[in-house]
Amino acid sequence: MINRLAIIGVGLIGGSLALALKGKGAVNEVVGYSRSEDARQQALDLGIIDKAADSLAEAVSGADLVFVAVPMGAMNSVFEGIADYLSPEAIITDGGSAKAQVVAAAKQCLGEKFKQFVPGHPIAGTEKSGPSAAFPTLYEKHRIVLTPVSETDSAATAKVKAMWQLTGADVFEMNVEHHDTVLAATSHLPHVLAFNLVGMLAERNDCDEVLRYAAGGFRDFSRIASSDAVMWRDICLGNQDAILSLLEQYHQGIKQIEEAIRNQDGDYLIDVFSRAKKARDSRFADPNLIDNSEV
Ligand SMILES: NC(=O)c1ccc[n+]([C@@H]2O[C@H](COP(=O)([O-])OP(=O)(O)OC[C@H]3O[C@@H](n4cnc5c(N)ncnc54)[C@H](O)[C@@H]3O)[C@@H](O)[C@H]2O)c1
Ligand SMILES: O=C(O)C(=O)CC1(C(=O)O)C=CC(O)C=C1
Repeated sequence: MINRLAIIGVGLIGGSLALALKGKGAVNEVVGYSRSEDARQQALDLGIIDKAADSLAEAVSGADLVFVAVPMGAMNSVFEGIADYLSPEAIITDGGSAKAQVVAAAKQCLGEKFKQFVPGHPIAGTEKSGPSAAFPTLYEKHRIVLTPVSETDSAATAKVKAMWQLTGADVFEMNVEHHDTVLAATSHLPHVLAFNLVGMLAERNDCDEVLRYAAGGFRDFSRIASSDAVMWRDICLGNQDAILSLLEQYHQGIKQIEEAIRNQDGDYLIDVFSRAKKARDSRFADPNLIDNSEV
């Protein structure tokens, strides 16, 4: 049971956690803070938070659990702004999409309290953002990854794990580097590709004509290009090495496909496409598999 939950960044991720925990009766009071006054008011109006704080200090005062869900580039300033106002026993966790940069910021800013910081990442989301995008079932049957480091207090990790389990999520632990490598492949790279493709088409003079004939394939591939630009800028800059290494591999693969098309090398294309189909079909074949709802 959480007595006072502070949500810093009451958007899709922070708002959905608040709604899920409220729905389970797991929290007495939710206090929210977002930099934008509009977001704070919306979160209040939508019943996501019980109280809107006017400052980071006010938001975390007396909170036993603090969830930081701002774009990754804003994490450092949030940690700096809350460090001196946290209760001694407060547990701090976050929802940032890449972990090394967030852990470094928390270590630098939280001092003694760093041991009560449990880095986390809900592998769930949508292309929408802001308080109005939040919904209580977002985390149900989704994975949450916690990346505690050597300094992290195990009791704090257990409490954060229990909190996420209440939302209906499955909680996993992995190390920071592994998390950032894996998520670069399945989340960060696909977003970069989608932004690039849709951005490229948007530049064309005949963009309207081209998009008029877009159907399911384009809609599926391009949905994530509707995601928030600030959030994705911060993820790309914050997980630079893993994303650059994948982009290099991707360039090589595309060059080989380009060569095969130029040379009418159908065997090569069959080989690449059928290996990809097999990998995807087997990954998502089990109807009970977590995350299949999104396929
Ligand atoms: N959107 C997704 O699918 C998704 C999934 C998993 C994790 N995440 C991560 O969760 C975090 C939040 O993403 P979101 O989708 O909820 O974003 P969002 O835009 O919906 O919400 C972010 C909120 O943070 C506030 N904010 C921005 N800068 C701030 C600052 N300096 N101080 C205080 N508040 C500030 C904004 O006003 C907004 O209310 C990001 O770190 C993102 O990488 C997102
Ligand atoms: O479903 C989506 O729209 C998402 O982008 C969610 C998604 C992803 O799957 O890549 C995006 C960012 C995250 O940090 C976690 C999940």
